Amino acid sequence: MMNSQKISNAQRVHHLIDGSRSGQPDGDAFRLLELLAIPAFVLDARGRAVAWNRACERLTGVPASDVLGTTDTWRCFHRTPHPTLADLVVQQRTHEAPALYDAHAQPCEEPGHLSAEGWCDMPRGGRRRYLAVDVSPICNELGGLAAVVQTLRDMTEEKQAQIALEQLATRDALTGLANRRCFDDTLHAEWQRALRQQQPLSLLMVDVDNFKQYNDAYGHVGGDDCLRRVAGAVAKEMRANDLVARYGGEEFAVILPNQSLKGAAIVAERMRCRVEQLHLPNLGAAGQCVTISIGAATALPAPEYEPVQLLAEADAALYRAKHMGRNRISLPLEMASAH
Ligand SMILES: Nc1nc2c(ncn2[C@@H]2O[C@H](COP(=O)(O)OP(=O)(O)OP(=O)(O)O)[C@@H](O)[C@H]2O)c(=O)[nH]1
Repeated sequence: MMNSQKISNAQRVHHLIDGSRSGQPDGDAFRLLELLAIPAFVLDARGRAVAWNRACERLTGVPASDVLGTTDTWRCFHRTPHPTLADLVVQQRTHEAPALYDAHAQPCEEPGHLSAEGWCDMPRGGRRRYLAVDVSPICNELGGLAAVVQTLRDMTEEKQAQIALEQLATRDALTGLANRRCFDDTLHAEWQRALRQQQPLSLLMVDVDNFKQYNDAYGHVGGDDCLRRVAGAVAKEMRANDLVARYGGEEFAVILPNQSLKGAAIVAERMRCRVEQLHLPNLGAAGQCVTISIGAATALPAPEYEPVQLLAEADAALYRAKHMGRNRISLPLEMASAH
């Protein structure tokens, strides 16, 4: 949720304009805007840009002379049509803000005062920026809309830091895959979704074979490198909605939403082949190459069934794959074992 200020920058500019003149969207008041370090622009009641300060020129790379008098200020921020927050106020479409911006808030109870955040392409600025914007309407003596002030704050660095922190919280440092916490959260969320949509949910538990011997032969650093390479091979079989996570140690877990057991078995077999084809020698294990064993399970979630049961089934299948000689996939008992 975004930070909702008590008084937004746009309201401060609004008060500045109101205080210097009579609230009319023209005249000396707008010259004050030029002095502001905060990027700001003003649209009149017809959506035409009537002010565009220097800070806004610096932020967007667009000179005021290119914008003033036009009704498409959005072009300074986006490549494809996307109304500015000020446009939404002028066009009485503020209800569309939630769909158009990543975060939005009503900073005060006065109608038309809005804040929002989102990524902007900045076609002439050179690089994408994450902007926080505030709008504040200026009314004429009759209470009608005279103009809308929009101020902008470049929050790109803060946003990037936040994304990096989120990555740290959800990624496994060694392999770059999702970590256990992310796996647990995703399994829960996908389980609820599958329950609502009555779709199957499949799970693969993947374990590197004879990894203790690998570590013994190549040392822990060599073992880490091996884990990274296996993780990369496993992740290559991922589709957009799948999640591959490091479950712990030399074990990985794969969530396959809306995937039947047959489909899961195909994905598992492809993963097994990919790792085998890395041809990473495991001198510790009688000269064999590094391989993986995989246990698969699928559920059609029901209220009386828990995700932990799906995990237990996939785990039991993995145990059987190990027991049957490793480098193979195993399905729940009622299905035939593959490979
Ligand atoms: N290098 C490295 N080794 C790890 C890491 N996490 C766990 N291991 C090692 O993985 C090995 C797992 O050994 P076991 O559980 O006996 O399994 P295994 O030797 O692979 O035998 P099977 O699973 O039965 O094929 C242990 O030696 C752990 O020390 C890690 O992050 N890096």
